[in-house]
Amino acid sequence: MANPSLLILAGDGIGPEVMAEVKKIIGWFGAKRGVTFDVTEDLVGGCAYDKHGTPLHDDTMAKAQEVDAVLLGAVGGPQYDILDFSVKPERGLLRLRKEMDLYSNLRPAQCFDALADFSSLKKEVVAGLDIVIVRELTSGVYFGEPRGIFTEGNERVGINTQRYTESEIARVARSAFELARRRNNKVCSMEKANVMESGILWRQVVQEVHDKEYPDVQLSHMYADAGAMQLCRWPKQFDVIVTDNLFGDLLSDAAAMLTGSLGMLPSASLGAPMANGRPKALYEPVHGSAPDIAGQGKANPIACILSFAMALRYSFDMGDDATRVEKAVEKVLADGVRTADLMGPEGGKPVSTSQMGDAILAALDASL
Ligand SMILES: NC(=O)C1=CN([C@@H]2O[C@H](COP(=O)(O)OP(=O)(O)OC[C@H]3O[C@@H](n4cnc5c(N)ncnc54)[C@H](O)[C@@H]3O)[C@@H](O)[C@H]2O)C=CC1
Ligand SMILES: CC(C)CC(=O)C(=O)O
Ligand SMILES: [Mg+2]
Repeated sequence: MANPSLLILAGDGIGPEVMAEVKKIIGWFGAKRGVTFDVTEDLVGGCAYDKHGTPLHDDTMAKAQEVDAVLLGAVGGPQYDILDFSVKPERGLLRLRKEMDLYSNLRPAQCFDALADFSSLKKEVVAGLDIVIVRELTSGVYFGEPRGIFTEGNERVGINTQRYTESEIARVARSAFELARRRNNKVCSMEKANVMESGILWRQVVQEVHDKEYPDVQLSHMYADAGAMQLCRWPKQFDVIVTDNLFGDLLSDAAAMLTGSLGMLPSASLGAPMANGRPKALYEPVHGSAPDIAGQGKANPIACILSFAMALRYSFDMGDDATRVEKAVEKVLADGVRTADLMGPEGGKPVSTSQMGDAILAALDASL
């Protein structure tokens, strides 16, 4: 059987720094577990623009469609602020999501015991937290037409359009219900049905899919602004949250702080099954390119490493090995190994990005 194939798009800023640690772990699986991945690397984002004048070359897009899974670091940076909107680094990532049709973005927020004291929320609020935000990723206001900056009379007007079809809502709702059935069987759907027609449709369709196909799953609805408040007040009331593209982007960054740092949150973006039965898939940390710390060896690689663990689970049916990686991260944190983003006001000596990766490798070795 052919080796599983991966396309690595490390991207910009801290993307290549955190991805270097994932590459070590991929190498570890070849050396110690006899699982060799066929890895191809390419450019996305600002670095692709620098080389090709576009944030995603057509050849790279074609490769992404062919491989079993894509691993992405991060894109963007202030040096690209002056570029025309159509070639900004972020457009490369959005094109990947859209053309691979990765409609279901799983963003787990799990608070490791060792970090329960570190969150900006009280320990009892976050200890043991384990929730997943399922964010719709290929539609909504990030893609709707019309869009643009136009002139009306003697002033400019910026327009984006929130647009959802019922089939787009139904398919992401199904993925949330399926996930809930494998967890604690609870879904909370978040929208703004009180002020947006797209929110009214969202609520109706989620309820219909539930009633027809998933009546066994406990479903609730919440306005997304109240949901943001409840995420901070008592996040453990949730199991799976399903929401649209924009609200999911905001709520997942907020959820990151329940876990201690944005550097901790992984994600899986999944689409329909391919001919080999694996879903179309891209795995990336929730964070961005962190220009404020890029190039300094300070970035926390855990979000990117946990994204690779999600690839093992969702693309390669290697759930035990995914758990092995997650346990290695847990062990390292329990041993007190911390990158700078995980240091409290009391200080201490943070480890570098590569030292964190090495500590996780050592924990993996110890797991054999
Ligand atoms: N998926 C992607 O590639 C994303 C790209 N971006 C892009 O990244 C650039 C910077 O955006 P920001 O709003 O600053 O968001 P960001 O997520 O890059 O950074 C926000 C804050 O979190 C910190 N941070 C993020 N990841 C970290 C890590 N692994 N370890 C330690 N600290 C970490 C940063 O230092 C910064 O203080 C922009 O160009 C933005 O468009 C933003 C979000 C997602
Ligand atoms: C295209 C990305 C920069 C948008 C974002 O913040 C995200 O998907 O988390
Ligand atoms: Mg975001």
